[in-house]
Amino acid sequence: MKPALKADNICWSVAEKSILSGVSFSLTKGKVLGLIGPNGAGKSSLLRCLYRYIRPDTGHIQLFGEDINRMPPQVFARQVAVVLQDTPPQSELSLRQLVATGLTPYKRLFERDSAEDNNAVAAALTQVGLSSLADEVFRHLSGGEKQRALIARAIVQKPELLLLDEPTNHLDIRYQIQILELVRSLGVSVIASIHDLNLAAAMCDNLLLLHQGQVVAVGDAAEVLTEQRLSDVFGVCSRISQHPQTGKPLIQYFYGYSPLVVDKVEIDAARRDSGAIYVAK
Ligand SMILES: Nc1ncnc2c1ncn2[C@@H]1O[C@H](COP(=O)(O)OP(=O)(O)OP(=O)(O)O)[C@@H](O)[C@H]1O
Repeated sequence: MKPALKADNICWSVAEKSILSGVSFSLTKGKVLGLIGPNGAGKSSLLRCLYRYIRPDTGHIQLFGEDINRMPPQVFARQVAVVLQDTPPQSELSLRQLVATGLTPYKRLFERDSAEDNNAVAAALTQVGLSSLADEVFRHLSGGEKQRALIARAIVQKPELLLLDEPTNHLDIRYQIQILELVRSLGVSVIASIHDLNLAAAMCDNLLLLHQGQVVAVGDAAEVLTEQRLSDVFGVCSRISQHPQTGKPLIQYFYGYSPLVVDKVEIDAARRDSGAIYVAK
């Protein structure tokens, strides 16, 4: 079976500064891939390549075997939904109207929404827990409500591939979990950049770790998240155990020192005496 998405040797530079370099990976249909990495690693840039906002200097991206840059815009828009960190420009649209814009790729010019369309919008609003706010003006919603509204818009778009740039950014912990569970339950292929590594480990089938524009590791959470990598890439010292429910990696961070200047003996001592705070030498 062809992968849902295949990226091959993606490179992108700006003013001779390399932002993405030799990025290759593939996504199996129906799976959730978490994009992780420190600030500035290139996560948003990679997503922008995937939704055709930027065109890489080299490399190929295929959606179900088809080069995305050869796909007509409407075909691409039906297959790929995008939820970004920045909400759309301020508008006077109601929440219901904003969610209905997800149907645009299926509409002819000036075609009106059908009863079926209205039902799809209402169902999506229920799925994200916003039915009671359907007639509110979108720009009056809180950051978290806006984020959930944008996910509802993506749901009505019925995409094959859902791309999310920090979808949990504005959400409280309940909605972080709920929205990612919802995204998983849609059964579509998903790529989401996520900063919270424990959340990414718990909610994604696979993780892709980017650092300085390059893929450092890709695979399941246990393969990708090692104490050494978290030290090398994020510059933090941690202890990784198993989540009691999911069996996925569960990271505990140590505070107050840099792993670069603490020697091995002290890190081991920290492990024996968890909860103690160690200060950089
Ligand atoms: N259009 C651009 N022009 C110049 N530099 C850019 C451009 N887009 C991204 N960059 C640079 O590329 C690097 C990667 O940025 P990107 O936003 O992709 O990282 P990120 O991993 O999403 O970061 P964060 O976690 O902070 O959101 C950064 O150094 C950024 O300044």
